[in-house]
Amino acid sequence: MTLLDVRGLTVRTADGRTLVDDLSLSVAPGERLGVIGESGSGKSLTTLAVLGLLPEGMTATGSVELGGTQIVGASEKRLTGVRGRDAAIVFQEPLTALDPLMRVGRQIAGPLRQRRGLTGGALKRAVAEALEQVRLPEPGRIARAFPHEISGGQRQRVALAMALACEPKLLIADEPTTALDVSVQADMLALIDTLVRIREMAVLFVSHDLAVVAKVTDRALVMKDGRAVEEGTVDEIVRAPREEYTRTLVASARKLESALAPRSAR
Ligand SMILES: Nc1ncnc2c1ncn2[C@@H]1O[C@H](COP(=O)(O)OP(=O)(O)OP(=O)(O)O)[C@@H](O)[C@H]1O
Repeated sequence: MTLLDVRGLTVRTADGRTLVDDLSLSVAPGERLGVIGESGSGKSLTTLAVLGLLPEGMTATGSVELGGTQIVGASEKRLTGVRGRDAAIVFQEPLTALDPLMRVGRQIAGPLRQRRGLTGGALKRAVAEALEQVRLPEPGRIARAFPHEISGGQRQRVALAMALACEPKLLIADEPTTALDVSVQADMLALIDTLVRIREMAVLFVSHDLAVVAKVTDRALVMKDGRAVEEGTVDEIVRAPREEYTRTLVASARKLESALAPRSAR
């Protein structure tokens, strides 16, 4: 059975430009797929199309089946039922998901109340648990804070807690560590890795960085100019890239690794 089945997805702008072109991919329950490609290759639009969240004026054609629901052409009501339950997303910039004027605890309480029907003391406990789970210190203080009162790394953990609150079957992570300080990137990746493993969730992990994708997923799809150019295990892609473009990605990841190696050895 497939959890996410994308067939011939094409995303166009109102003036007819094709930004994602005939893309197909699938993710089985519990499976992890990485999507890599340079900036502008259509990775983010693909993830937005999966949740029916494309920007105003853009249209999707083809088929996106998520947990058995056809997303392309679905009503907003239908989409609300799917978002959070079947798939939830963590964006590159945590403030995208957070309301700057609402305390963190209330923001996490929202999906917990809606999806799991929790209220009162049970809701309060669930909020604290959600914050503890993403290893935030002093969950009580964080719950009372506004997003600007906590660090960027802590905000991304809060965004992750919100995405996980409804226990989705698929976690979509779109460059979740790119906006973070290098020092906290590895911790965030390890946290995602652990939490999805415990919950047996599937992951669609988007990054321009092959080295980052390799830390979280076993299989990857390479995108260029809105198209899938190659797909395989991360191992195959690194050892024997078939396409010239993939070779360039692998070479630049290697260059970065070797540039960093002497420093990490210090
Ligand atoms: N709202 C929009 N209106 C018009 N064009 C857009 C819009 N959003 C994205 N695009 C264009 O669509 C193409 C794909 O963008 P997308 O954000 O999916 O790329 P990406 O691979 O995720 O890149 P990045 O890593 O920089 O986010 C790019 O050429 C981008 O300029």
